[in-house]
Amino acid sequence: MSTDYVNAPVDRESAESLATQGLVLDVVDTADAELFGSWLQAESRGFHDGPEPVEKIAAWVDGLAYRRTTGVWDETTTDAAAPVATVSSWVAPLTVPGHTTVDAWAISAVTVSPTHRRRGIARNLLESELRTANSLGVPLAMLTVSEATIYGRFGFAPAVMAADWTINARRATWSGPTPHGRVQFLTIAEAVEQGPALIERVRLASPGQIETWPLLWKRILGLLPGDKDAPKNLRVVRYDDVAGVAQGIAVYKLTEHPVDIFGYTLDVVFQASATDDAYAGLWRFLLEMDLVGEVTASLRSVDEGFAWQVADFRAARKTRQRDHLWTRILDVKAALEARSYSAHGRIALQISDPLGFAAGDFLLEIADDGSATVEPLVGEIPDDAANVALSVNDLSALYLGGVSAVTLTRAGRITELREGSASALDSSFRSAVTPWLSIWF
Ligand SMILES: CC(=O)SCCNC(=O)CCNC(=O)[C@H](O)C(C)(C)COP(=O)(O)OP(=O)(O)OC[C@H]1O[C@@H](n2cnc3c(N)ncnc32)[C@H](O)[C@@H]1OP(=O)(O)O
Repeated sequence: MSTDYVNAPVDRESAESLATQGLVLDVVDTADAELFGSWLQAESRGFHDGPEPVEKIAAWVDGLAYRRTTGVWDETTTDAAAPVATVSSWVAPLTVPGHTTVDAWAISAVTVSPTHRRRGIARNLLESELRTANSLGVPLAMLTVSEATIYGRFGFAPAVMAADWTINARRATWSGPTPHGRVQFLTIAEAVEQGPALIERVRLASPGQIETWPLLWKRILGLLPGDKDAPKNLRVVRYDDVAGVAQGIAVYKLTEHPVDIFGYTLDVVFQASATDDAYAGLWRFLLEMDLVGEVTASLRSVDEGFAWQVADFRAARKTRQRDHLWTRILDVKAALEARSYSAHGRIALQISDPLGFAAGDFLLEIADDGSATVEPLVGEIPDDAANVALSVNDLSALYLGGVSAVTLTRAGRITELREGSASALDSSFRSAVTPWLSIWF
């Protein structure tokens, strides 16, 4: 796979299609701070933010320059230097079942100026991203989305869900295991230094996590200049095991209750742990904080252990659950062979894909050790193989092991061509650890 994704040529098909509207598709040289800054302002306006202060743009220029930064320009507008549409992309390792990763094409910053919407610009951008990723040999694409109605038409489907939790701290008496290590405060400067390595270690524990980038950690810590969300009262703690090895980190902030003066709300901004002991140590610390009435945590797993570690099961409530990471398989063989499976067997897949990348008939053969090989299916389907017909969207939804094939079959999305095939898919595809992605990108 080529790693030079930044300098890959502009997709000719989309460039020609946009040119028929007098629009220019091009990749920004991110070393040109003025040009890149203008692109960043356009992106911000596309999300109804901005104009951004110069110091913040400077931080973004510095921290995001490694990405492939694409824009669409309309030379007839009053500010012809500002793009009327934006998208950025980069190759990031995505954790898949088996504590390993696959390179995925991360797509972000998809915006089209309100003055240019509904003319097919986003379609051209998305299709150009998929063709570029495919031409570079990246087996799948992924994104986190603003709306759930946009990306299905391009073959994406939700593969990782996220939950927001609210825990009534006064009812949530800790009933989980007693942690063996200890919690200690970090200064923000120590957190800046130590956080990335810890997060990097934890990344392989849950399918759905991706490699983070330094600017993101600074944003979590409220350190970006001009950041309107720069949190007050931010605290960072680290959990060390009995041997003194750092095994987890939590970032939280406290907000005073407007009426109940000693009834703070504790908002868990970020929490990651490398071991179950560290998880228990940090959540016990957070849930048992004095003067706190309520603990909130967003962008968490839908299957949090702390729900089972409090004496009152109704003390921890999911206040929201929604789609979070959407994936889109481009290369069936490379993507399916990159993960491991929980049951051996053979599965014949008849995949439909209107954009063509993943369409075809394939035979997935899973060995006893959970590794798999995938080949185009030629000839008869083996007698012992499960057999399903499904869209690339549904295969992508199943890919990380967090979505049930039986549910998708009962919902009329997957067709069993042999009875019992959906259960066979679930036996092999379902992940023992519920997929989770702790960040937006
Ligand atoms: C990964 C991310 O970055 S997620 C962030 C997405 N961006 C935003 O939410 C910012 C605000 N929105 C926008 O900038 C734009 O409205 C966009 C990017 C969502 C769409 O851009 P447009 O150029 O107007 O879309 P385009 O005209 O190419 O439409 C493509 C298709 O998507 C559909 N579509 C476009 N926007 C939406 C929407 N908001 N909801 C549902 N469908 C949509 C169109 O109907 C069209 O469907 P079709 O081709 O099947 O007929």
